[in-house]
Amino acid sequence: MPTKLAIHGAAGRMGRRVVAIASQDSQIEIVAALESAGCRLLGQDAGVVAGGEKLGVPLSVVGESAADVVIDFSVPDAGIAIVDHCLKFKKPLVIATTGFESDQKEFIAKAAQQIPIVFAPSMSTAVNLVMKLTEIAGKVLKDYPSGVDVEIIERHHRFKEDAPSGTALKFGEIVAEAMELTQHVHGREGRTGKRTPQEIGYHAVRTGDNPGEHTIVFGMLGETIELRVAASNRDCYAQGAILAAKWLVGKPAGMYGMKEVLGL
Ligand SMILES: NC(=O)C1=CN([C@@H]2O[C@H](COP(=O)(O)OP(=O)(O)OC[C@H]3O[C@@H](n4cnc5c(N)ncnc54)[C@H](O)[C@@H]3O)[C@@H](O)[C@H]2O)C=CC1
Ligand SMILES: O=C(O)C1=N[C@H](C(=O)O)C[C@H](O)C1
Repeated sequence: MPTKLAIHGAAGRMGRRVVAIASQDSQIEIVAALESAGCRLLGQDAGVVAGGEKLGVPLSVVGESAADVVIDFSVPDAGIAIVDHCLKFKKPLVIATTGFESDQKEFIAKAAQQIPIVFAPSMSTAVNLVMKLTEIAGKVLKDYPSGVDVEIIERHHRFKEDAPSGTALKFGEIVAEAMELTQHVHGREGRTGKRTPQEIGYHAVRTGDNPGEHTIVFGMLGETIELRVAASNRDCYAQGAILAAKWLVGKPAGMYGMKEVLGL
């Protein structure tokens, strides 16, 4: 039996790619394509909106559905609303949306005591592998004699609404833990004084249609390491979210990441 999937934020840049890829997957049946009450495409066929064939699934607002699992690529407030919905109907949920406030993250963590949730700022296999490499690099370089300056540079399209990216923040968490660093510095301007060894620097570049690029710089005296991962389109995220959705069905309540989904 195919996994019955609902996609929340289905008319967005990511939602459309999830619809397009899931509709070609014999293990998936799209049963709901959910959008905001203000979406001007409500009622239109989700497959057609995604640039493909008619699926017989109209874009609709959230309501009861036959879904086995939900994928969310929307905005933080809508993400919280879909968590509420999944709690009510006991549905597994893949949260790919970024930019949540800390109280919203706490709410998601509490919800995961009742339903299974995959919550990850990047669904990409390549990005999650580079997270693993970053952890290794951080641990190896922690006590490097000349000191190591870590800076995280992310580049995204001009439409992105949160900065730094959820992925950059996750890279920062990994570095902070591996290297026991405590200061997070977002951009620099003016007479900032010398860089302190405790800093992790973040730089968010917004240009054109860039689907996402992250570079973790480990700068020593005499040599530099850069770990860079770049998407050429959004399909890596859509494919990862679909993989996570299939993996999540039947799992016990809990908070999972792509680390668990990918077995990293
Ligand atoms: N975890 C990952 O791998 C990735 C995460 N993202 C994140 O996913 C989110 C969406 O990204 P995009 O698709 O580029 O944005 P987008 O703006 O193109 O799409 C968001 C969609 O959510 C819809 N929406 C807004 N309010 C809603 C509501 N109340 N109910 C249902 N739908 C609602 C919008 O109408 C829109 O269609 C962002 O937070 C982004 O950072 C994006 C790419 C990869
Ligand atoms: O908004 C995007 O596009 C992306 N957002 C995610 C993030 O904030 O990390 C993931 C990816 O980089 C694309």
